[in-house]
Amino acid sequence: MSGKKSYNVVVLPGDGIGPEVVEQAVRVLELVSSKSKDFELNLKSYNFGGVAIDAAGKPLPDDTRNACKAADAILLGAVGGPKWGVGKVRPEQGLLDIRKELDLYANIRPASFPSESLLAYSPLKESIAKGTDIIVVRELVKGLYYGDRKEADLDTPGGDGEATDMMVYNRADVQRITRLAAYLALQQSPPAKLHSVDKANVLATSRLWRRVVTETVQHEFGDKGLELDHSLVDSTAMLMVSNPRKLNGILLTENMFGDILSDESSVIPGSLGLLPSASLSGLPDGKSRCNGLYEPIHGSAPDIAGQGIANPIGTILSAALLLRWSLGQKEAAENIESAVRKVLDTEQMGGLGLRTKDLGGEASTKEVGDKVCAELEKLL
Ligand SMILES: NC(=O)c1ccc[n+]([C@@H]2O[C@H](COP(=O)([O-])OP(=O)(O)OC[C@H]3O[C@@H](n4cnc5c(N)ncnc54)[C@H](O)[C@@H]3O)[C@@H](O)[C@H]2O)c1
Ligand SMILES: CC(C)[C@H](C(=O)O)[C@@H](O)C(=O)O
Ligand SMILES: [Mg+2]
Repeated sequence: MSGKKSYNVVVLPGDGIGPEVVEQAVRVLELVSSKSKDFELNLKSYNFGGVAIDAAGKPLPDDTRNACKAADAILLGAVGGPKWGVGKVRPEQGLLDIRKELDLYANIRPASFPSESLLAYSPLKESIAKGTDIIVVRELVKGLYYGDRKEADLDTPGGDGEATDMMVYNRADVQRITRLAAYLALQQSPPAKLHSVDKANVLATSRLWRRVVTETVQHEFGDKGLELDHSLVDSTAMLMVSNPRKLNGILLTENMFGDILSDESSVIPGSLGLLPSASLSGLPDGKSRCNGLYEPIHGSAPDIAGQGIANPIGTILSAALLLRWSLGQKEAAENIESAVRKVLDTEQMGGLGLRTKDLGGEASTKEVGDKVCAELEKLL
């Protein structure tokens, strides 16, 4: 017996650039595993998304589902693409199903600069982007994504062609995501500000959201010095790109608003390809088994798939979050983040300044993976 902890990590490369970026994150995880005295990772890939539709007729085949349920953590690339269109069997449905089945209610999407040297690549002026540090906490298993739905019948003559998507939230849904957001806010010193975002001037679900967030923070965290404010999603979207530092802290919101605002937040550090995410079923406090799914926030990027130019940093940073939050391996996570910073930093900052095309560079996906591994090796 080696005495090492052993973790099973399910890998779901998916479609488009998914396998390209996941390959680099897997190399990083394998390196960390081979060098660690404390733990080892057993990584195994499964079909998921469009490739699973092609192979098995459904986006979430049973063997994939079972492996995900038994895993210590899951690493995902991305699913979807024009090949599967918006037809009846869609790759994205597999993602919605696995989130629901594992009850991954908390989607955490940090939008900060992995390296200050990226400031020059932000489409925002440096004076506006500098110092942005927002963590989007998005409710992930309710809302419009999971309510009753009626597809429009546009082919029957005389029909009204009506479609419906129902948005449902209840008190418990809002309480648990608020607790997780508060937990993350309290991890920072001083505690991060909590910004709750809704559309309470129009939607009943948002009025419920606003009241339950307020009550949960007051009743359960009233003595912890947590600051909470509320804002409407439309003006928040404007603020995100005009004065994003005003949103520094934890941005707590429902499923659809969080999907949109997190993609918007990625323009601040400069590329959608940079941002990682974690989808968790409980607090990442080391006490509960945190069976999480980790993925970059971007999609399968059909426009650049197969060219070897996708930015793998969001997926590599997702692997770091996986180590930290699902496996409790903080040091390994920090080493990966340091290696990424070193690769992105410019020479003046003691780094390599290596970047893919989305960040104005010429490096390939594999070159970035090579350099992150080389820098990581020095730290292990
Ligand atoms: N979690 C997921 O699996 C996930 C997330 C979002 C979208 N999708 C799916 O992906 C497909 C394409 O969606 P889309 O085009 O709207 O969004 P997308 O995120 O795939 O791409 C948007 C733009 O960002 C660029 N981009 C994305 N990731 C990049 C990276 N790592 N490096 C460099 N550039 C990158 C793309 O080239 C594209 O120009 C759709 O089928 C969608 O449903 C899946
Ligand atoms: C592919 C899609 C279902 C997914 C979402 O909307 O949640 C994606 O956009 C994301 O952000 O992970
Ligand atoms: Mg999205």
